[in-house]
Amino acid sequence: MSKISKIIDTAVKVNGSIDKKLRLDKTDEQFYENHVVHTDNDKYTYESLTETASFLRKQVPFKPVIGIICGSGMGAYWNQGCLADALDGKIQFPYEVIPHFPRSTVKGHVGELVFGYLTGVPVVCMKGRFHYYEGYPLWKCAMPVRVMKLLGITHLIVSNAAGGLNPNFKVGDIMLVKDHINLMGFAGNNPLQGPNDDRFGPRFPPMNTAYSKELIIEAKKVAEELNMQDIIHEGVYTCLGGPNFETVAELKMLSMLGADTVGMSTVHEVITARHCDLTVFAFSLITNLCITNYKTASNPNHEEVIDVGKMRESVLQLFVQNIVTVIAKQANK
Ligand SMILES: O=P(O)(O)O[C@H]1O[C@H](CO)[C@@H](O)[C@H]1O
Ligand code: HPA
Repeated sequence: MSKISKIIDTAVKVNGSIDKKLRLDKTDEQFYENHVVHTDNDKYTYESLTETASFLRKQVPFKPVIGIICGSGMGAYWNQGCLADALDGKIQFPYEVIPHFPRSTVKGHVGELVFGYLTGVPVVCMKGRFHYYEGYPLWKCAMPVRVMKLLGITHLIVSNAAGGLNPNFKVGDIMLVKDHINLMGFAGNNPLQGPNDDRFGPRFPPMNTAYSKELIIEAKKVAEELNMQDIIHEGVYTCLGGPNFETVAELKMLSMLGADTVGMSTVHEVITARHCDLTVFAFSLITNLCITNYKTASNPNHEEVIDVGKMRESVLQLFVQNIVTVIAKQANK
């Protein structure tokens, strides 16, 4: 007896005659289609993502070892100045030419997957990412992570722009992410929802070691070498669905929960990356301070997020280049 028939049998015992009719009328597949709640992510199968990876592999003569997600804080939204633009021997793929890839919808932003060398290390950069507020489900926002895994990366560097909740943070500071709060997950929304393919990872992956402690230590050393120690912090990131910025009451609540920065990305990418056993390093660029009192009349806005990203462009590029060098050295040990 197949698994599905067993489920039907159990359902019959619990629910009596209504499900009995199902058992008589439906094949396993029909039952699955009609009665198992799923999220459509079963259309992005291991096989279809392998197709995406082979399309890219055929056109790129080297294997990337590190994936880098460049968000709003890393120049994804302006043309030159993104870390991805600084790669040597660049090969660029606009998202719309890549089979099965989502399309970038953020205004003025051409999303691209860019392959190349950073300080001699082969990497692949996402210039721009997919957000839940663009209308994509979380598994779709995070699917490029699986494609990069299939291409051979072992490490993922994730950058984001975020609001600073921790009162010690200043605009332009950098927070190394040591943990996250998956708020959307609390509400039952998770990129790993739906059928699990063990070839990517286990059904129930742990998340208590999501962010590499070793790389955080190394990043602090890099920050000292670059004389950036005064702007570096360590803390907890949380992601909301967006696109609106938060209310005062929401921010007060997030602060009580232990969040140090707030954004609209990263968490689902990191969950997907850890599911397929990638080593993760992530950081937030503090682009604005969260407003946690009713007296402040100013409003957060995307323009200031972009401006602070531009202001920190060269520092962040240097920082990431050095982290890449450290990872490559560790890998060659
Ligand atoms: O997380 P990234 O993509 O860096 O960008 C952050 O900045 C945008 C809001 O200004 C949102 O997309 C938020 O998530
Ligand atoms: N809130 C949510 N997302 C953000 C913020 C913020 O204050 N700043 C940049 N991205």
